[in-house]
Amino acid sequence: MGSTGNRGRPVQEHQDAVAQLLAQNLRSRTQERSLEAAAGRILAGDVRAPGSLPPFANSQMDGYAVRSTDLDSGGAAVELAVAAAIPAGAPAPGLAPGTAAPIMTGAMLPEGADAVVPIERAVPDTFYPHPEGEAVFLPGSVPAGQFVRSRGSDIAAGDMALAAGTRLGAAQLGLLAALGIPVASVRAPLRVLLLSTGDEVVEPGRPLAPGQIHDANTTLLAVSLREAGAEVIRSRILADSPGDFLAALREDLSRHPVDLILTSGGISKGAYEVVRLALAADGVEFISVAMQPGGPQGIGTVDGVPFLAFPGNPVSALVSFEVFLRPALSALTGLPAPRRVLTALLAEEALSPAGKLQVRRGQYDAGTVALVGGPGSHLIHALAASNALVLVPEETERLPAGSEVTVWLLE
Ligand SMILES: Nc1nc2c(c(=O)[nH]1)N[C@H]1C(S)=C(S)[C@@H](COP(=O)(O)OP(=O)(O)OC[C@H]3O[C@@H](n4cnc5c(N)ncnc54)[C@H](O)[C@@H]3O)O[C@H]1N2
Ligand code: MOO
Repeated sequence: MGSTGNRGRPVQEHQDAVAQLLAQNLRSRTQERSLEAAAGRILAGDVRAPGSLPPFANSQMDGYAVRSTDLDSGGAAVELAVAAAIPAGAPAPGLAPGTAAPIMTGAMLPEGADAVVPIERAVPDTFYPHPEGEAVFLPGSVPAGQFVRSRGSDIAAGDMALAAGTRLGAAQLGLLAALGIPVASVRAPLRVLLLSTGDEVVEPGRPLAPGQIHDANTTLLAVSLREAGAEVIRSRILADSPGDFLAALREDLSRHPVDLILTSGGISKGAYEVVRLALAADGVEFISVAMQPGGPQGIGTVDGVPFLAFPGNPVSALVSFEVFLRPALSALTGLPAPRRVLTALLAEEALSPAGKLQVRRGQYDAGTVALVGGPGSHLIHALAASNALVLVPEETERLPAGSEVTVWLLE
């Protein structure tokens, strides 16, 4: 699966490999969702307008529906006879020449009328008391079409309302509602089996024995996945026994159809690397990527299901997600929106290992980024205090304060 030099597989190469793995193995599934339940999802197919919007010519103002030619006096106010009023929601009878029909905003324009005069410009300038048949004086010379919202002026029947791939926010879902469409066909979220590994890893809330730590990665990755529109179908912590790991993985796969298996931990050079020991002979490749943190990576398929292994250090897991999985999901499913990438001035010097993309954590504010914490991949407190990833390029070993750096905003 590509070249892996001394310093590891180039970051871009592994990004491509992850994107390709998902693209090749994911059958796109769709779901029907009610409009409100479809918020934030990606539209699966084109939607054409089943009818026009507005569906009929209607008034943009409370006022009088008129025939513009009746007001063609060249300037002086014109007297018209008041016709029956037209409320919104009722069919409008035709407008006889020489008459003006009180019309409310959104009410159907009567046949024959081609303009609306707002009530403020009429004499008298109120509707009540002002019975049908009385005279109303309206300004001479009103352009045809004034304050008329013509049929189909927003969208005509048959035109493209929303294209496949559109992210459905309030406005897009409001449009479907306006078109009378009660459900949306959306792309099904990616289903993920999420496994944290390690004898030392204990669920938060449980007491720790000596040498144990609480599981940060399940929460960190589950939330990242959910924010990216994926669905964590099952997550659990598995101990450092390759046999038990494989049995548990296969049991989960048989019970829960998933599109991706994601593990953290157990893939580097130690004596008990459970994920590597369980799967290295099984079509999964364990490699080193030229990145720090997040160097150790696993990629392949297990029983035909795409498989990715991230390193166990929490910052390594998060950076792996941001650099490899999140962009692949964006490209493939339309969710999430890519991170905002900015150039910022580095507030202090940064040292970086030769030949590796170093991903530091920082606080970005108004064009400057200050590093938060050191490069250590266990520093989850510093990660939590950061709002940006700071990219120190592979070829750079030292960036002086004031250098321009690329940052990815995490918010
Ligand atoms: N001799 C070498 N040792 C290590 C290398 C190396 O190249 N040669 N690489 C280091 C790097 S870089 C990383 S990153 C880690 C990756 O290790 P693993 O993916 O095998 O992960 P573990 O050893 O299981 O754990 C690493 C670290 O993270 C803690 N951890 C694990 N899971 C969780 C969790 N769910 N929540 C919180 N913390 C977790 C674990 O206790 C370890 O401290 O390997 C280096 N070693
Ligand atoms: O690749 Mo590791 O993530 O540096 O700690």
